[in-house]
Amino acid sequence: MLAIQGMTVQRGVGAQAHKIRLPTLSLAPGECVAITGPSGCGKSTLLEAVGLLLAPSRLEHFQLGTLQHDVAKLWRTDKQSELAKLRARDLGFVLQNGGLLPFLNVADNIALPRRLQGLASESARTTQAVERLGLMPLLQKRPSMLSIGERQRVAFVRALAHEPQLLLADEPTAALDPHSAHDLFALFMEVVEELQLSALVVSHDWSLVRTFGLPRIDAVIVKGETVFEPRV
Ligand SMILES: Nc1ncnc2c1ncn2[C@@H]1O[C@H](COP(=O)(O)OP(=O)(O)OP(=O)(O)O)[C@@H](O)[C@H]1O
Repeated sequence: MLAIQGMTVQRGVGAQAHKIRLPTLSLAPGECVAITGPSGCGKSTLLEAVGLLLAPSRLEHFQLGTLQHDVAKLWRTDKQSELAKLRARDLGFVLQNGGLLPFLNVADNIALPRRLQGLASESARTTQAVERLGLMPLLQKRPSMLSIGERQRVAFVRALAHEPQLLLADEPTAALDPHSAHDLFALFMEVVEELQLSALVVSHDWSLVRTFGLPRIDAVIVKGETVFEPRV
């Protein structure tokens, strides 16, 4: 589960500053919400802020899983190692560019989050996801040898490998053809449901958002600041 209240982050400084006020979020286990909105309005920034990659300028409440972390205090006191621990254990990222480590092959990229947690390299879930997404023939290849769409699929399996509390996905299907995009989204939703994770997905693909019936929060710019409004 994820609960956030009163969180603001800022991009840029001075006259260039752009304030992004995050929505009040309350995601139950197994719940996935789509973040939509025009380019440059702050959707990726929202994921970075929720993903503890960007210091908030304001934060009232942040809860991940059953524990309440005083994330505001961790940022205030610059406890980077504590923040890194939370990220590694509780969060799974599917970044726009894949974010795979170039010097590791696909199998080792997928195994990394589990190894960092002291878990076995593989799980039934990762093996099944690798098979479902047609990644078996790619396991020994380095990311530089993969297409962008293949990298996105690998990044998705890596993000779920350690079964985090929260999946954060930035345009996870952007580089995929419609059929592959549907398959990946379907698997995404299954994993969220089965493992009772929470998920935030930035997506421009309205037809997928509609097909899978995701609740939607839309980013809009009001008086130079980004705010988020729930849509039906
Ligand atoms: N590292 C950064 N430093 C300063 N400003 C940034 C940085 N990254 C993004 N921005 C600015 O913050 C604002 C929000 O960017 P962000 O990438 O979150 O938008 P987005 O809605 O995800 O866009 P897109 O749909 O095009 O990916 C933009 O004005 C952008 O120029």
